[in-house]
Amino acid sequence: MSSDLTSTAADGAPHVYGSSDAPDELNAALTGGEVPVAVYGLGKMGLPLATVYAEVTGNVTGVDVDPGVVRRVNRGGSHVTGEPGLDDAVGEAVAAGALTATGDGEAAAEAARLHVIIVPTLIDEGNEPDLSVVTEVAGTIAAGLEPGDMVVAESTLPPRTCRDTLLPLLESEGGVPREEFGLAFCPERTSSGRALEDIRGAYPKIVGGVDDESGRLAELIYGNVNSNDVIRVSDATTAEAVKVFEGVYRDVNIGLANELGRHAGELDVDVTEAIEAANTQPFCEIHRPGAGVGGHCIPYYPHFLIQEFDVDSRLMETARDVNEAMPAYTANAALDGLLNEGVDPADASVLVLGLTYRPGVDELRATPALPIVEELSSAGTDVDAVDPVTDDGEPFERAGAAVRDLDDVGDGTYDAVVLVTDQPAFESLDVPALGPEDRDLVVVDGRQALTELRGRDGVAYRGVGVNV
Ligand SMILES: NC(=O)C1=CN([C@@H]2O[C@H](COP(=O)(O)OP(=O)(O)OC[C@H]3O[C@@H](n4cnc5c(N)ncnc54)[C@H](O)[C@@H]3O)[C@@H](O)[C@H]2O)C=CC1
Ligand SMILES: CC(=O)N[C@@H]1[C@@H](OP(=O)(O)OP(=O)(O)OC[C@H]2O[C@@H](n3ccc(=O)[nH]c3=O)[C@H](O)[C@@H]2O)O[C@H](C(=O)O)[C@@H](O)[C@@H]1O
Repeated sequence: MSSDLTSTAADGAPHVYGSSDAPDELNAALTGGEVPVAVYGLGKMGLPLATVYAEVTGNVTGVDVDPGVVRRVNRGGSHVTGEPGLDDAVGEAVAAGALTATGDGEAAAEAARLHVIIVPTLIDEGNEPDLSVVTEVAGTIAAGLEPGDMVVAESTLPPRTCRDTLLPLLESEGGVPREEFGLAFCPERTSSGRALEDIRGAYPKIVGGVDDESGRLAELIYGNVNSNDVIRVSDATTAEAVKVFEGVYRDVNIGLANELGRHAGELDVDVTEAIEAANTQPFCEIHRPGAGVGGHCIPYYPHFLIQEFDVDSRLMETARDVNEAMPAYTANAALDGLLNEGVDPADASVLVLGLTYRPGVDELRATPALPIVEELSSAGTDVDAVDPVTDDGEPFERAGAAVRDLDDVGDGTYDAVVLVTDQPAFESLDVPALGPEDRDLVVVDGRQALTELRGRDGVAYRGVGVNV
């Protein structure tokens, strides 16, 4: 039994779930600002998402537990760096009164009729999915849930979470029968550095509802938010699987690339050259070997299946093992290189270039740079570390490194340089000039970014996937 058609919630906002208003009327209500929206989580993905929702609906309250984030947004600014256009877009949305931010999630939930969840979904030390933040936010939403409301989860979730966890939680804590509110999973398929472009419509939007009406509503909502196609799949669990499959495909593919890359020495070929050539026909898309797989997405998503389901997942597990071994492999390429140059690692000084998990994104979760620093430090080397993209050097200092400014390392002298993350700012660095006078500088190129140094006088080049 769905809620009444054009009935309204206590605050006068139109019901959306179960409304038998024609789609055009619902679209008009949504884009006319009659449906208050709350977006929970204003991080790398949440702030761009809230901003695009504000552009479309004109009536968005962003919720974040970080008071600094709330203050910054309400001043019309973005704390998220490296997102072209985001600062201006946030400023315009706030100036237009289309976007405000608050730390009071319950008040926002009371006022909203469309609730969007985009908070972190991480894994714990045992690699178990950690849904504590998502369930906390669902509890907050439940406190303000009304018949006719719609809840959309955009945070990446283990398949079945909407059906088996969020739906019963919202119903029991919200006191609203599940037949009277909607819940859909509509994954965020966005890369940092191009978030606005992606959210606005770089790719089709996947949506899946816990019931038919939720799926219908999600399709209508994202028909307004995303200029690309909206692909409605059978249900929320299918949509959750789509997102996790995308990430698992990438992790397994990178695992293959890394395993192939480790053949470079014995094959005596540049494996990345072979991969690029192999990829010139449409049935091959081998990814790139590298120093490791970081971020809170690709290394985490396989565990949303491995840990959550009983089915044999040895391929996903093996790919995880291969990728998790790459930081040690990279560090050992440096240690081995030093020994080749007659340098005892315990007497060596090593410069690590790049600490964030990938270029341009200030995110350290699962970064391969940390285990690389740990491995080098435990071999007794003096480690300097530099990355202009992040100012959070504390984890690397705890691991034994001295975190330096890029300007300071230019005239340093090192026995080895290890490039882990190829920040654009490193373009200006004359790496060979960092070496000692009386022997070759060991260069370990973790991202095939320094291949021009291969064969250079004064440089002992070791490229992951290139010649090691
Ligand atoms: N970062 C990425 O490239 C992508 C991330 N995703 C997914 O999006 C989700 C969010 O990821 P990010 O935005 O990168 O995370 P983030 O760590 O950049 O931001 C999370 C934000 O949520 C806030 N927060 C934490 N607890 C909260 C609570 N109880 N209520 C309200 N706000 C709270 C934090 O203060 C922070 O501002 C994750 O599920 C992730 O898997 C999906 C696609 C791309
Ligand atoms: C399937 C897919 O491409 N997912 C994207 C991914 O973005 P993310 O920011 O995690 O970056 P990424 O390019 O996957 O890199 C992750 C890690 O893997 C490494 N990496 C990446 C590609 C590669 O060929 N080799 C490699 O070693 C990177 O250095 C990085 O440490 O995960 C995002 C997410 O879901 O959070 C997703 O929205 C993005 O579209």
